[in-house]
Amino acid sequence: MVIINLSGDIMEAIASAPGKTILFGEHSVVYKQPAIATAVNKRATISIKRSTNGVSTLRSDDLQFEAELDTENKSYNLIRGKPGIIRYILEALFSTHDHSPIDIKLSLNIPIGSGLGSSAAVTVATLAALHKFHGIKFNKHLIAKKAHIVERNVQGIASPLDTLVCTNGGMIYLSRDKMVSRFNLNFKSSFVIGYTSKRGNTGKMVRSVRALKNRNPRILGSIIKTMGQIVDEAKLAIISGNNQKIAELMNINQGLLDSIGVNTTELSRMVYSARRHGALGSKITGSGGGGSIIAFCPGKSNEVHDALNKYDNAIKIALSNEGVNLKYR
Ligand SMILES: Nc1ncnc2c1ncn2[C@@H]1O[C@H](COP(=O)(O)OP(=O)(O)OP(=O)(O)O)[C@@H](O)[C@H]1O
Ligand SMILES: C[C@@](O)(CCO)CC(=O)[O-]
Ligand SMILES: [Mg+2]
Repeated sequence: MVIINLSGDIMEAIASAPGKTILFGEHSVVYKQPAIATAVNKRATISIKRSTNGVSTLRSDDLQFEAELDTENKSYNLIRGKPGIIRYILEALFSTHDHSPIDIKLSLNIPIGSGLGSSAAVTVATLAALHKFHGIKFNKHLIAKKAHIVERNVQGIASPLDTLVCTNGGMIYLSRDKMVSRFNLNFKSSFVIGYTSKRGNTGKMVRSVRALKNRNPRILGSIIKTMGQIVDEAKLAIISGNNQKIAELMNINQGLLDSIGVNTTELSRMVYSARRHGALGSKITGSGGGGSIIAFCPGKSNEVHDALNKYDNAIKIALSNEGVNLKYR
């Protein structure tokens, strides 16, 4: 959405982008293996307005934070709340903004640090709103490319997976040579996300896997290659609608994620509780080390949701075909 004044200057630009969940391939995708991920019906919305007091500000009522921004030096003065996600917004501003004073408002209904791509969704929405604010033609390819660079600069290492899904929407297969193909299907909402109150931190988890791989290059190399083979098998199972095979591959993938050190007691508790209550398959989704699991539970979503909610948090998610767009969530 865009608001302009009588002389045609853009006074406010708004954009939103979906969160995501990874079905297969987290962490191995960082090492050029394929992955399958889908956008979900939770979104980040960014509004950018010209500032009236000469200072750039960022506010989020959902995250209860407020800060003054120095976009030229990528620095901020935190007035209240926790900073984390501010770094992605500052990095996006630095890549595109002319540093004129603006007021930015972030609305977020994606649980943050929960493996549901809050950082990628916020980055993509910020870039889309900035492009609109500066009269740059809406171009998903350019937004996804810049958003990946932002995540990589903030985290030190990142695959393009999260930002591609948040930009394009739908369920995608990212190939070894970074080509994106979309699954033309509509999974009924057979997925439940369980997330712990212990947040993950993608940058930290990706660096810990890299350190493990540097200490055990051959072993990690074969584990990562096997993760890639799981993704290719899962692509065939999804296309043929073979739920048993999809679930079996999720459970194998979970075992390998455990072997590379990104599992936790809380995530394990949710993985096995989901299976006990009817999930065919369940695994960590996203970076791990906290955050979320995804449970595939056709016909049993309510039972699994209620079981996970007993000790942790659970949300039933619907997969979403809607990517980044210039309107409210
Ligand atoms: N309450 C909060 N307020 C502001 N920033 C936060 C808050 N909680 C976490 N953060 C920051 O938000 C960012 C979350 O990004 P991160 O990539 O770690 O998680 P995610 O994108 O939700 O999950 P994933 O990348 O695994 O899909 C981190 O930089 C973290 O420090
Ligand atoms: C863990 C990881 O594979 C996914 C995080 O959502 C990191 C990345 O792909 O950048
Ligand atoms: Mg992230």
